[in-house]
Amino acid sequence: MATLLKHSAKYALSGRLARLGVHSRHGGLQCLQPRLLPHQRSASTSSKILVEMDDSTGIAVLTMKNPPVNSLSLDFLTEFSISLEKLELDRGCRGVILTSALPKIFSAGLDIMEMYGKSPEHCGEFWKAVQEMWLRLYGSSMITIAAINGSSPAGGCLMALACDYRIMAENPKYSIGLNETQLGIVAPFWFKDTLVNTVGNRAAELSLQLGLLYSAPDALRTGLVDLLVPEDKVLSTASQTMTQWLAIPGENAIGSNPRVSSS
Ligand SMILES: CCCCCCC/C=C/C(=O)SCCNC(=O)CCNC(=O)[C@H](O)C(C)(C)COP(=O)(O)OP(=O)(O)OC[C@H]1O[C@@H](n2cnc3c(N)ncnc32)[C@H](O)[C@@H]1OP(=O)(O)O
Repeated sequence: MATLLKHSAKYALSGRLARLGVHSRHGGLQCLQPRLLPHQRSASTSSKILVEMDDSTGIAVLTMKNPPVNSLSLDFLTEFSISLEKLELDRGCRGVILTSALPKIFSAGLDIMEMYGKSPEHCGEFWKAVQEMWLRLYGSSMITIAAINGSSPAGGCLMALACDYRIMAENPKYSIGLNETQLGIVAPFWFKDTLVNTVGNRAAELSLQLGLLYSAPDALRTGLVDLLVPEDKVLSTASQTMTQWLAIPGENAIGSNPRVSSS
């Protein structure tokens, strides 16, 4: 199922990219992004996302800045997917660190106001944008690391789960989890599958049925995150970890991932 999910994500994206007339880095095709000389840094910003690319390392930091809580509104999700697509098409970019500009919050998950009193058409568009975000992150051919510098319930947790590695601030006040059940919502199957792939069946059952939000130490114990570090070290540790992953020869860090590998 994990392999199927990842392949579905990649397939859906490759179809979309093909319609745009562009190709992925691994398809050996054209790069539409302007190339910077080595050691140059570039920054691009939309109103809700800041992307800082370091061409000397191939690492981009994608910072969410949608106050007050980085809720995933339609506008935010659209900007997010466009930013990630641009990085995906940039051959110089090999790794993306996802983090938040807001104190204490990584992301509050789906913007509740997008789901309340809206037309079926709007809800359809919104839901498509949620899926697109997940497809882009989970199906990315770059290494993705979530630098979780605050609380991350529900859809915020899904974003982190869609990354290859999760580093969280060790502040016990911060929580993370798929708590949809507590909100009277059933988490969609692909939320569930992404959690199962990370923490295993039994932990996922308990987590989803009870709608658990884990403190940072409990999230580490349960395997929801991979590493806890002091709050002021989250981003630097993510950069160091990314450098280690990118030092793995060829594309083996991606190729050896059971989410991708069919063997
Ligand atoms: C179309 C089909 C849909 C199926 C959906 C299935 C899956 C659903 C996934 C989801 O992600 S649903 C959303 C779940 N998220 C939450 O329930 C998070 C709720 N928020 C919190 O727990 C807390 O706000 C926080 C993130 C821990 C932050 O706490 P803090 O004390 O720092 O701030 P608050 O005072 O609570 O909030 C500030 C401000 O932000 C507004 N807000 C908070 N969360 C959301 C949100 N998810 N969407 C929109 N707005 C949000 C909150 O109302 C406050 O607004 P104001 O009162 O200041 O106007």
